[in-house]
Formats: sequence, structure tokens, C-alpha cells
Amino acid sequence: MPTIRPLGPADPARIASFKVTGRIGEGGHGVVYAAETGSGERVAVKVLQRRFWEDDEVRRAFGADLRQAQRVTGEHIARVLAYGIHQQRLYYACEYVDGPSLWEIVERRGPRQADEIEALAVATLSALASVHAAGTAHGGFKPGSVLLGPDGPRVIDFGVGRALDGPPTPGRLIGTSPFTAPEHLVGAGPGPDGDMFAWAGTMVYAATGHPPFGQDSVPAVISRILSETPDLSALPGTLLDAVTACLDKVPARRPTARELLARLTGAGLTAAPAAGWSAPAAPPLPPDILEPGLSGRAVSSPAAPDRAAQAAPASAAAAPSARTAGAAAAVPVALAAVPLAPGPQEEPMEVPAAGRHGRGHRDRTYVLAGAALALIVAVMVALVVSPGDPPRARIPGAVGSPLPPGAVPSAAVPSLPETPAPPPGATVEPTPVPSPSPEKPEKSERPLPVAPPTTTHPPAPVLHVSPGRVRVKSDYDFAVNIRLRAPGGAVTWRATITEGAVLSSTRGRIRAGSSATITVYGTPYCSTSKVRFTSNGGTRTVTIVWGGVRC
Ligand SMILES: Nc1ncnc2c1ncn2[C@@H]1O[C@H](COP(=O)(O)OP(=O)(O)OP(=O)(O)O)[C@@H](O)[C@H]1O
Repeated sequence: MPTIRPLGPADPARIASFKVTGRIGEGGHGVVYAAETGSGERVAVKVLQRRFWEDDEVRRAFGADLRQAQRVTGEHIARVLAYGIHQQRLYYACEYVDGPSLWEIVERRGPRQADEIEALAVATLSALASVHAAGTAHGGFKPGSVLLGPDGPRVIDFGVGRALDGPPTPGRLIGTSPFTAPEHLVGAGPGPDGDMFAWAGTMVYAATGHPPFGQDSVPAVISRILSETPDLSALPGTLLDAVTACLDKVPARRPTARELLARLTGAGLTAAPAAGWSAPAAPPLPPDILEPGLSGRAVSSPAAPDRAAQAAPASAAAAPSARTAGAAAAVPVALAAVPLAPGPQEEPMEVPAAGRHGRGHRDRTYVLAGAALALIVAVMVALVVSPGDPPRARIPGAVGSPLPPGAVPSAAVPSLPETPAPPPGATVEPTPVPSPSPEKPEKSERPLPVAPPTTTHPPAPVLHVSPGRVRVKSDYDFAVNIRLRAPGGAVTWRATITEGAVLSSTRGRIRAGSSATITVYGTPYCSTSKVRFTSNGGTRTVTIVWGGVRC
């Protein structure tokens, strides 16, 4: 089972509606936390690095791809439960799988036995078939994407790789894993065919402990992916044809997950190994052991106890097999621009310009579709503001367009209610009266009239709440600014929000006569978020109805 470490000072206590309970690990894209839902169910929440949130293109793709991923269900899937934005970071929550990844288990215990690999093949093909049937692709399948839970393998992170790799541009390589399909190396976007290539590589990894095309240096691995046939002799014979077919350099010639699944189950293979899943616990790996990536660094592997006993061929170690090595020289791909020692795994690698297709086309489609959806969505968003308890006033989402009939009732924008009387405990202090100074003799001997002592009320604190215009950047990316004002005395406020959105800040103090603005980031469709402000200037509730085309 994954080791859950305590949270550090920089870790969040909550992510949207999830209560964060510990830190599971950190990958190339972000940090994975253990968390709980309101009903105490354990989930894994991955919070991506901030650079992804900052990239408009990635944010848009993330929303579109995760929405599709949310529809994927299946026995061997860790379902995506929610996704959104948390403190300027993209996150997604998925089912927690109580087990190590295939990568961790192979690093610890060495290559897997034939029956386990066969079961792994069936389970992961079943998962990929579900992903592809939902109209999406995994986009980053690798040994780290397969978690070995107590009830069998579960595939995680589907759809995410597509979003995060970004669109192909001349000179930028898509995919940074040694399991990447050749077409991605020359600019095509991730898709089901690429998943099949990565699936085959993952099976080779399970059987040998090494990616099929090695992991020694970036140019060498790219070169082999593009032109060589790996050594598959360690695979169980039952999988040889399937894996060979999936490693075809021509994407269209690879079988689909569904076809392969039918073929393998037809031949009697099942998703359960003969001895059953042992759900082996993998102790945490030392920090210097990284998951195989085209990082330019070889993965150092500790001498695992049962590894030596496995018959992993020496030639299948980090270097390619003898059978594949010779062909590398013949590859006509100019790799001069590829850095030999690239930075972190996530950095895009430079390759000679390639054609723009695949993801580029998909992205353009998303942009257009997103714009159209955004327009539709924009007119279906409504805000409701109330001064604490109902009845609430309903106002349209101020997007400048009439709402479609039946979507959200339109109404005039009401003026926001004031908090009436000052709080009963307000102190009233007398205004100090200057006493005549003995050092300064008065010109007149007649005593000046002394004003009777006065008392003034300091301005009573009152909180005004004004939701602004709903900003719809894409069919996924909604935000509402809420302006808080303190026209009377200083106001100290706290905000809480129900599920489905994230606040830019949850507490603050506004000086008398000043204002502050907070942002509510909305994520899912068809839900309602309530932001409740409690303060010494009254309680206010803003109800946001996130409309959408699928409501
Ligand atoms: N749903 C989950 N349930 C339990 N553990 C998980 C889940 N998802 C990820 N983990 C664990 O969290 C840790 C970090 O996972 P992560 O996916 O970030 O690693 P990675 O594959 O190296 O990253 P990346 O895909 O970003 O390069 C791993 O130990 C992984 O097994």
C-alpha cells in the first residue's frame, strides 16, 4: 500500500470539499495527497504544478479531457471523482487504490511471473477499452499508471496526459516517457493507438524490468522507438503476438484494446492470476530512484531480494538488446537538437520540426467547441445573493446575454440588502473636550462657553457583498468575482463554500470604508455553490448556479 506521510506546512488542509489527510507522493506533474470526502471515503487528490494552471491552453484541455475521463467507469479503473482549481492549481480527485504501482513493484521485486503478466494484460486492456469507449485516451500510459490494489490492477491518470502534454508545435516533442509511441515523437497527439504502443511497452517492462527501448539517453531511446524492434523473448508466449502487434510503428496497424481483449480472453486468459493477486506492499523507494523517464538519467535499481532470482535477460537492462542496437545507426532522424542531458522529466525536449497534426487538430476542435460551449454556458449561469437566510433574491449572471428560456429564470438585479442596526455591543465613547491650558492665557477674561459633552457612534460595521460578472473563459473555466465592502466600520469576515467551487481566500479584514475582492472558481456543471460570509457586519450568502449545456 502507498506510504502516507504527514502533511508539511506548505500542504493544504483541504482541497475543495476534500479533507487532506496525508501526502502519498510526488510525480513529474504534481503532488498526490490522501484525502477524505465528507462521508469519510478515502480518495487520492493530485494537485498539479502551478505552471499547468498558468497555461490557458493546458487549462482548457484539462477541463475538456477530465470531463471525458469522469465518464470512464470499469472494474480496473480508478474513477475520476472531481476536478477543478485549488489555489491556482489544477487538481483532480480519484478513487484511492491501496497498493503499489507496477513500476514500484517491479523495482522492488523484479520482473513479474507469466501468470501475473497475463492477468495484468487482461486487466489493463479492459481499462484501456473503457477509456477508449468513452471517447478519450490515456495519453501517458506507463508502469506508474497501473496500481496493484487488493482486488487487482487499476489504471489511473487517464486523460490527464493528453491535457498536460500540450499541443505539438514545431521543435517541441510530445511525450517524455520511454513508453511514448513513435508518432508522438514526431508531433502527433496522444490517442488510443498511442496507448496501445505504451501498453505493449508496459507489458515488456513487467516481464523484463526495463522499458522495451531502454532508458539510457534521450537521443538513443528516441532513435530506437522510431526504428527498432525490441527483444520480446521474456514475454509469456501467450502475449507475444499481441505485444508485437501493438509495437508496430504504424499506428493504424495496431489492434484496438477491445480487439486484443477479446482475443486474449478468448484464449482463456483472465484478469486474475492463477495464484491470485497478492497485493504486495512495496516499501517506499529511496528518493534517488525515479520512475523511468526520458530524463537522461538511468534508473538506479536496488538489489531487490527476489529480483536476482528472476530470469531477466542481461541484455534487457537499461541498454537496448543486442538485436535492436545495430539498427539504431540506420535511423535517418536528425537528433542533433536533442539535448543529451535534458533537465527534469517534464521539460519538453527539442526535436527537429515535425508536422502539426493529431493533437493540434484536436486542440483547434476543442478551442472552437469550447468557445461555442462557453457561449451557451455563459448564458446559463446565475447568481443568487441573500443576506443570510432566505428569501433570496435571484440575479442573472451578468453575462450580458438573455438567459435561454427555462434555463435560469431571469430577474432584475436587486439592490443588495444592508445590515440595519449597529450591533448591540457597540461602544460609545465620549469625544474628549480640550481643557483650557494654564500656560496659554485667554485674551478674554470672560469664560468661553463650553460645549456640552457629546457622544458619537463609531460607524457600525456592515458587510456589503456584490457578485460581479461571471467570467467564462472556456466551457470549463468559470469564475465569479465577489466584491466585499465595509461602508461602515471595519469588518472581519470569513467565507465558507459548499462543494463544487474554490475560493481565492477564505478570511480577511476590510478597513472601514474599504473593499476587497475574492474570486470563486467554479468547476463542474449543473451544480450549485453557496458562499456564506459571516462577519461582524452581518451574514451574507451568495448562491451560484453553475449552468451548463448538460444540465
Ligand atoms: N489513486 C491513487 N491511489 C493511491 N495512490 C496513488 C493514486 N494515484 C497516485 N498514487 C500514488 O502517488 C504517488 C505519486 O503518483 P504520481 O502519479 O504523481 O507519480 P508519477 O506517475 O511518477 O507522476 P507523473 O505521472 O506526474 O509523472 C505514486 O506512489 C502513486 O502510486
